[in-house]
Amino acid sequence: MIVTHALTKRFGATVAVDAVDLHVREGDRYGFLGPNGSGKTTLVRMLLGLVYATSGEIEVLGRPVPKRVAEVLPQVGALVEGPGAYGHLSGRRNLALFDAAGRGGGRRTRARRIGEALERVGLANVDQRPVKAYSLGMRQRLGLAGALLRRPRLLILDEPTNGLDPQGIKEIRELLIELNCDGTTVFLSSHLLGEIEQLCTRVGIVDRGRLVLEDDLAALRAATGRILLGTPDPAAAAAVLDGQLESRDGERLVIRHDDPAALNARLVGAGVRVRSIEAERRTLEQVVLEATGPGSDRFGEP
Ligand SMILES: Nc1ncnc2c1ncn2[C@@H]1O[C@H](COP(=O)(O)OP(=O)(O)OP(=O)(O)O)[C@@H](O)[C@H]1O
Repeated sequence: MIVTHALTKRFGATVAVDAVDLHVREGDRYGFLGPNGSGKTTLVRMLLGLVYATSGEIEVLGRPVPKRVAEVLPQVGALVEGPGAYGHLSGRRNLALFDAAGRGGGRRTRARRIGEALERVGLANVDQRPVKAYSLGMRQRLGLAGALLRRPRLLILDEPTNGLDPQGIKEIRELLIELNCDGTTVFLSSHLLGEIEQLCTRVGIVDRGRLVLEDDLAALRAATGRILLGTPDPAAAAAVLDGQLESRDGERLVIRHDDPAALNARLVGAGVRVRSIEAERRTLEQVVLEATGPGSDRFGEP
């Protein structure tokens, strides 16, 4: 859906995007994760033909960008730099103006399309209110409604939850998952680890313009080969585990083992009460820290 090869953008001496090879597949919910200033917005703008690359190649929906961007854009919904809207007009009127700029049908078709988009983002009941009375979350959803008007195959969103409260973030997340389940590929940039971890199936980590890692989240979060055990009988458990115990903190034990079910059976068989047992997995934060090294504490700042 999106492929870039050695994509680079320089602003004078600043290398904003540095030889990035991106692979976004159909059906992905792809999180492009990096701290502020790491080049996310610049890359997103290049994907949409809004900024020209210094060097490298871009393909979106199988076509080269910017050369054939005019064929690509009708199939792409985009939200870049926050939603722009006229405050004195209603949400519906704003969408109508936005829709009028594109091709596609008579008055009735357009009205239906706008209605469906408002419905989809949960604004159908407030669509007559002027946008200046909208909360930031509602404005962001209106921006998304604009991106959805053409039933895009691909959504490209730059920091779509910027400035939203936890409820607003949750609503956007649920909406994006729903759209993805209906077949839309989602590519979004974010500097928030937690957001990517909860929403995405695939992640690209960018640091100072370079893509330092790209993989499926499930693969990155593979089991570590350790098991976390909670038990009210830690001493008895330690005796059974003989040599496999890695650490012990009160009633919580870390054990070198990769099969929680087998370990559970052994402990219970030996009369050890098991309160909780699970395979340990790396968090996305650990993955990021390993991939970026020192300086990556800039990740996850609000
Ligand atoms: N038009 C421009 N002219 C000069 N430098 C620019 C321009 N746009 C971006 N930059 C620089 O390129 C680098 C990457 O910026 P970019 O906005 O792409 O990062 P970002 O990851 O999107 O950050 P943020 O989340 O803060 O928007 C920064 O050092 C920025 O100062």
